[in-house]
Amino acid sequence: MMLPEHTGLEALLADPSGAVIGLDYDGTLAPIVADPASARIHPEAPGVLAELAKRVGGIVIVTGRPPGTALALGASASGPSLADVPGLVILGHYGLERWEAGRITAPPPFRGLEQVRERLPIIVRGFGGVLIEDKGQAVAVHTRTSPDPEATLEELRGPISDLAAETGLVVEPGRLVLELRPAGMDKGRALSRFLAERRARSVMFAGDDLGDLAAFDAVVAAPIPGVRVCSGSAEVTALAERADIVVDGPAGVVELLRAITQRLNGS
Ligand SMILES: O=P(O)(O)OC[C@H]1O[C@H](O[C@H]2O[C@H](CO)[C@@H](O)[C@H](O)[C@H]2O)[C@H](O)[C@@H](O)[C@@H]1O
Repeated sequence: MMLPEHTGLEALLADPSGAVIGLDYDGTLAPIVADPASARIHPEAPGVLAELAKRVGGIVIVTGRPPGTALALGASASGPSLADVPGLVILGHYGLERWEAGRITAPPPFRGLEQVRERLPIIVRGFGGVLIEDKGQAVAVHTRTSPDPEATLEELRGPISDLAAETGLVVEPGRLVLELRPAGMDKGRALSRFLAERRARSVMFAGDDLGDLAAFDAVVAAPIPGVRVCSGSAEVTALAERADIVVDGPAGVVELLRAITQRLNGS
């Protein structure tokens, strides 16, 4: 792949030890599938990330998933796993939980979630094919496997917003999903803090979904060169409109990361 021309990318390539590479998980490192529990990482991603990690200042996955789930889905029996990527940090639950060097740090679960667990099954009753994903610090309602995913999502939006208001949670919309999660953290704040912590001199962030827009904002707001990469899909177009580089889904992200690694290795 020919690397696209972009000033943020050029800054990253010129000074890789100061670069932070931020990546979303679902839709960016892993292809979208019907069952969230089966969203395995692109098979070549861990190997490419392991090579890239040797050259850059830091690699961070910023995801709505719990870090433990991202690690499990990023495991491979035949090659490197996500956990093998040197120095990798995973900021899960939009930055609420952190995995690093084999340890997870997490706040206690928000109390309003108990009520959500009781009420959600009642709200979705009657909507065929809807899936509730309990993630510990958040609960997501998926409509991808319902007969009319878009219409079901729209019908559920009001009742789920009401439940969020009653329980002190916020609604995080995504690709055929509405998630109830605690307020106060988002991918933008998580990424900004990580950039400050690492004293980053450049940043790249790749994402595919609405929750990644906050990280795009953080790239723009950071006082360092940055590049926003969209893992393109027909499902969400808002990111492509704001991206500096658009690639073709997780395979395109892996291709871009590989091309960056090759350039840094002079190969
Ligand atoms: O921040 P991310 O890593 O992108 O996580 C966002 C949500 O991703 C997952 O749902 C999405 O991927 C599923 C598997 O491909 C797909 O079935 C679903 O339709 C997508 O919305 C995950 O299940 C959620 O918990 C994450 O919040």
